[in-house]
Amino acid sequence: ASPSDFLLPEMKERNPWHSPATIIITVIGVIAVVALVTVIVLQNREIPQKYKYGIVMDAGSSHTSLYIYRWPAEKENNTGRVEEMHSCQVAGPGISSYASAPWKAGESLRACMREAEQQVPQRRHQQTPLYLGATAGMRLLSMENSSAAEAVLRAVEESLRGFSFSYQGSRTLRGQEEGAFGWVTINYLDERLGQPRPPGDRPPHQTLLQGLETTGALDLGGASTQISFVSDHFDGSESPDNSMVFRLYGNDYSLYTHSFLCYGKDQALRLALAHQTQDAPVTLLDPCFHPGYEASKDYSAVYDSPCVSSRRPQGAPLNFTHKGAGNFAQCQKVIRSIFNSSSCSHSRCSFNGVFQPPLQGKFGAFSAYYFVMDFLNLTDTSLPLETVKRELARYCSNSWDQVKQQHPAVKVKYLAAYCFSGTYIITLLTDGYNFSSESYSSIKFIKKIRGSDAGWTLGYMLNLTNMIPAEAPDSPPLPQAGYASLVTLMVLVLAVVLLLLALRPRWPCCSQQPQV
Ligand SMILES: O=P(O)(O)OP(=O)(O)OP(=O)(O)OC[C@H]1O[C@@H](n2cnc3c(O)ncnc32)[C@H](O)[C@@H]1O
Repeated sequence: ASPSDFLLPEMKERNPWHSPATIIITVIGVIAVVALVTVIVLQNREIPQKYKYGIVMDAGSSHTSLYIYRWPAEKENNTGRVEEMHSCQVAGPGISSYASAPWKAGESLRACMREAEQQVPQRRHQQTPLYLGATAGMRLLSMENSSAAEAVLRAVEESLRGFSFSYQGSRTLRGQEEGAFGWVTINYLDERLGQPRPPGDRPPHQTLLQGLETTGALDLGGASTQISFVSDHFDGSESPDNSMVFRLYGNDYSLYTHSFLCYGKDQALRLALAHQTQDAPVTLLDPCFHPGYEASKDYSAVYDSPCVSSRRPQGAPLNFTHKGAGNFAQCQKVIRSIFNSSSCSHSRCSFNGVFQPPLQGKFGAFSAYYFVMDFLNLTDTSLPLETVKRELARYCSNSWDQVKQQHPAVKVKYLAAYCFSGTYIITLLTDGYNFSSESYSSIKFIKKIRGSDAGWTLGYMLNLTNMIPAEAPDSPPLPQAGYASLVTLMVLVLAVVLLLLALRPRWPCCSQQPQV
């Protein structure tokens, strides 16, 4: 027999891969691999997201909209992004139009509320806050007839209480609030408030975005218009009424904001018509309307607003014929006359003696700014201001027949007024707010940001639900950290097991050298 015949059984017995220690280590290794794969699969599988919801109704002067917002249920504490999930346009006019039959205001909201009940999962209804905020239409009604305004809010309240959501109240926002919440909305959606980004959307090693320049907000409604921006030259002392101070995510903001009541585009049109009908004409040739446009207007309807009621001309006939002349330069002249730029008791003003610090940074212009400039194909602010004016002049000079023919699907009440509205926007921005040919390009006409409408409603809800904390959160969220630690631990265990297995043949007990 060869020496190897004697050695083989000995060698087999001493094979390190067959020893109990090796088997135990291998089993631990296999368990670690299985656990690691399970954790990764479980962590990354698509789990149905749980949401919380909030509803805000924007009761504007021209109409009411309902917005449903949602955010991941466990993350409202600073990291879950709130998004608009659904919106509903209430049929009919704004609630302030129901002054003579307030119950109809409540009634008008029901269809959208029923829609909201379908959209929000039923089990969440009772925890879903519902807010209604009214804006300039109700501000005007309060000035005109405060008891009628209260009756409308009561009727609206009664109607909203009848639904299963957690009703939190209906009130008329002050102009400054409307401006400031619009500013919060666009900067929140644009992630410019230094807020932590949701996990997965976060650049590596970054939890906070500090020191970003914020975007100013320009909101053009039907009855009022707001301008809000952060200026290094404004600490509130020169005009405290225009100051809003916030601390958001650990950053302090001193915001300049002003709301011009009566300078929304519908009321501004009344101001322009009032200016042109002071002599009580029977026929008005209006440069802000297309040539060939002709409509009969009641004096009482034009002057039926606190913005113009005191200026109704004595001895005016019942109505007048409103005819278009389609002349941009003349229209601008009329519009300039509704801004008082002659008196300013501050260091600097926008118009009507209102303080305004120097414009600073970029601006987002939304609501009617967007509707109008989008229709006119003029949302591109890299176009020189002169080109924009030339385009407007060309558009205004188009005949009314031609305009109607080119846009058969557009509501006539909007279509008739786009020449006025576009000219008003350009004049408000330049003559009113002092945007120059250069700073015009810092404006972006926007409708939505990341799928959510620009407007005051989201900022209002974030504020009332305390969803924007004053201080930044210190630590990243736990579940992600837990997941990362677990995976790291398992990888470490695996590495140790593999190392032990690799070194196994060198262990004294398992060495293949024949023992002496
Ligand atoms: O903030 P307040 O002043 O109360 O007004 P509102 O809330 O009713 O104002 P919106 O932002 O809803 O609308 C602004 C204006 O734009 C008008 N508008 C809405 N859709 C439009 C469109 O497609 N084209 C032109 N104008 C439009 C609307 O009638 C208003 O006069």
